Amino acid sequence: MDEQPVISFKNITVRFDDRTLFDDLNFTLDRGEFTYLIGSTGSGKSSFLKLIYRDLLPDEGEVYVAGTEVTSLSERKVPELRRSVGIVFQDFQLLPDRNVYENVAFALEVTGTRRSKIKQRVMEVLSMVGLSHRRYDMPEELSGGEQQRVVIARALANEPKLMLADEPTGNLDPEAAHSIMDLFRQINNRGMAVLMVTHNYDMVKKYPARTVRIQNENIVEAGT
Ligand SMILES: Nc1ncnc2c1ncn2[C@@H]1O[C@H](COP(=O)(O)OP(=O)(O)OP(=O)(O)O)[C@@H](O)[C@H]1O
Repeated sequence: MDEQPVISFKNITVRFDDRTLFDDLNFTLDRGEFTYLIGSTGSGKSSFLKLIYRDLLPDEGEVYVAGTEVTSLSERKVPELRRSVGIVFQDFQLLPDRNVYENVAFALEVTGTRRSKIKQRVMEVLSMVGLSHRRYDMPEELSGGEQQRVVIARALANEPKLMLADEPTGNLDPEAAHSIMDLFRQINNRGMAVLMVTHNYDMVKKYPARTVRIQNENIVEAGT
C-alpha cells in the first residue's frame, strides 16, 4: 500500500516583491488526517493552499502531493493534479445554468469517466451529502448550505485522497455550518485527508483536530 503523506512541504520559501510570505517552511499531512489551518488575515492561508494545487510556485523548496513533486510538474499534468484533489471554497462555484445532477456529473465528464459509471457515482455522492431528492433543482433554488453540499459532492466525485477546504462554513448560518462540519467528519472517517482553513474557533472547539497556525512565515503546531 502507498503510505506516502498526502501533502509534504519541504523547505518552502515564498517571496513577493515587498515581503517574504513563507521562510523555510516544512509541513506534512498524513493519509486520512484531518487538520485545521489557521492564521491571521494576510498570514498566507490561501497561498498555502495554492501551493498544493500549483496555483503558486515556491521560490525555494518542494511540494509533494501523494508523492508527486508538484513544483516540477509539467503544465500538461497540472489539470490532472487539480482533479486529484477535492477543492471546496467559500463562494460556491456552481454552474448556474446546470442542475444539481449536472453540476456533479460535469466533474466526472471532464475526467473522461464512462457514462454508465457517471450516473452511479453522481447518485452515490449526492446521497452522501443528503441531496439525491434535489438532483433536478437548479443552484438558485437551493439554500447556501445546500449549495455548499453540492460543491462538496462535486469535490468527492473523483474519489480524491485529499480535500482542501477554504472557509467552507464562512457564509453559512450556525446550523448549516454544523451540518457541513459533520459532513467533513464523515468524509474524513471514510479515510480522506482534509485540510481546512478556518477563522471559526467555535467550530475548531466543537470538532477538535490537529490545528496548525501560520505564524512568523512558518507553520507552528497549535495542538488539538
Ligand atoms: N501573487 C501575489 N503577489 C503579491 N502578493 C501576494 C500575492 N498573493 C498573495 N499576496 C500577499 O500575500 C499575503 C497572504 O495572502 P493570502 O491570501 O494567502 O492570506 P490569507 O491568510 O489567506 O488571508 P485572509 O485570511 O485574509 O484570506 C497577503 O498580504 C497578500 O497580499
